[in-house]
Amino acid sequence: MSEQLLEVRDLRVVYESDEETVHAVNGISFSIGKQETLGLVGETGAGKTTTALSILRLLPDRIGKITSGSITYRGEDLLAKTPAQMRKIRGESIAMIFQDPMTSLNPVLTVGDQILEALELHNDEGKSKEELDRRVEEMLELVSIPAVRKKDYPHQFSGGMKQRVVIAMALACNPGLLIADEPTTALDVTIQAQVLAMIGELKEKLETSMLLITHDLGVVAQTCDKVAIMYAGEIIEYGSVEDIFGDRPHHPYTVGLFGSIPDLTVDTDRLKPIAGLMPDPTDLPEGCKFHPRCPHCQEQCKTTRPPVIEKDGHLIQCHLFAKEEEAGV
Ligand SMILES: Nc1ncnc2c1ncn2[C@@H]1O[C@H](COP(=O)(O)OP(=O)(O)OP(=O)(O)O)[C@@H](O)[C@H]1O
Ligand code: NI
Repeated sequence: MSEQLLEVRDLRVVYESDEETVHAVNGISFSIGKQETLGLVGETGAGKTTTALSILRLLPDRIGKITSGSITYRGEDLLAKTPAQMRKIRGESIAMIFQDPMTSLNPVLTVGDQILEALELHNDEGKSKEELDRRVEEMLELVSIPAVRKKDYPHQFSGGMKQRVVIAMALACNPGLLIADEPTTALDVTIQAQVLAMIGELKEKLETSMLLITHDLGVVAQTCDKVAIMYAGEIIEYGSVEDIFGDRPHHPYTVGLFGSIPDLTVDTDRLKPIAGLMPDPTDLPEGCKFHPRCPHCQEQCKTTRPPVIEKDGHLIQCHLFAKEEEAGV
């Protein structure tokens, strides 16, 4: 078995208030290998961000709860860590880039001081101020920002440059895993490609693994090794980019998502809308959660959660495929 960096097993997460319980993540399992990029795709509300926040233990206090499952990073149980241990892990081992760069940037500090702060917080080797300063300049140059601009404030940068500063901050401590949640959605279309290309290059250079959350199938095809398709808090299909974009059979939801199955050589569109709505996460349907929208829905789909069927590492959670397997297709 290849060594996995991150392993998530049967994770379940709810948001609980006095009025209602939102079932945001409903038993998902996946792993990310060293230097691998996993794309997490799905419509709004599928539970992608909740998954990311669970790994970092950043779910909202009191409301967000992990109700079962396990998350291990380099073999260590993240759910057993104290808040102080988690802060260390977030600074040194697992970094996150959010959609809006201003979530991560402090408007009253120069960008140089912010990168320096990230470095100082985890300066276990006791590097000198000069060494840290050099590292700040190095990080800025790594994201193609001239080192002299370390004295500038976030508002003096364009959106794309701000996100590059955030990338520099996230990578400053050389994390093993980078979680990027829609890292380019807030940017101009022309800048999006540049920023993504930069993330891809840096991740190769620094040998970082990545969990990339996106709505954009074109981005997935270009950036990811593996893809997990999420629907109503479940991973309904998982495989290599070739599995997902190739002309193998797919989950009916994936088929809907792609409109028609595109191939890797053709420019892919953003997700196509599927008829019907995502189910209410406070009152999820029995059986397959996609059944109310599925063109192939049968009786058992309404009552029984489908098994996960695997073919050469390509996983599909659907009764259609279970039937095929029984019939020996
Ligand atoms: N703080 C919260 N309190 C209650 N419900 C929440 C909270 N945060 C998210 N949810 C709900 O949990 C479900 C999953 O949300 P999540 O943000 O994980 O989805 P997502 O796949 O990241 O969507 P998007 O593509 O819009 O970012 C949704 O139904 C959402 O409304
Ligand atoms: Ni999200």
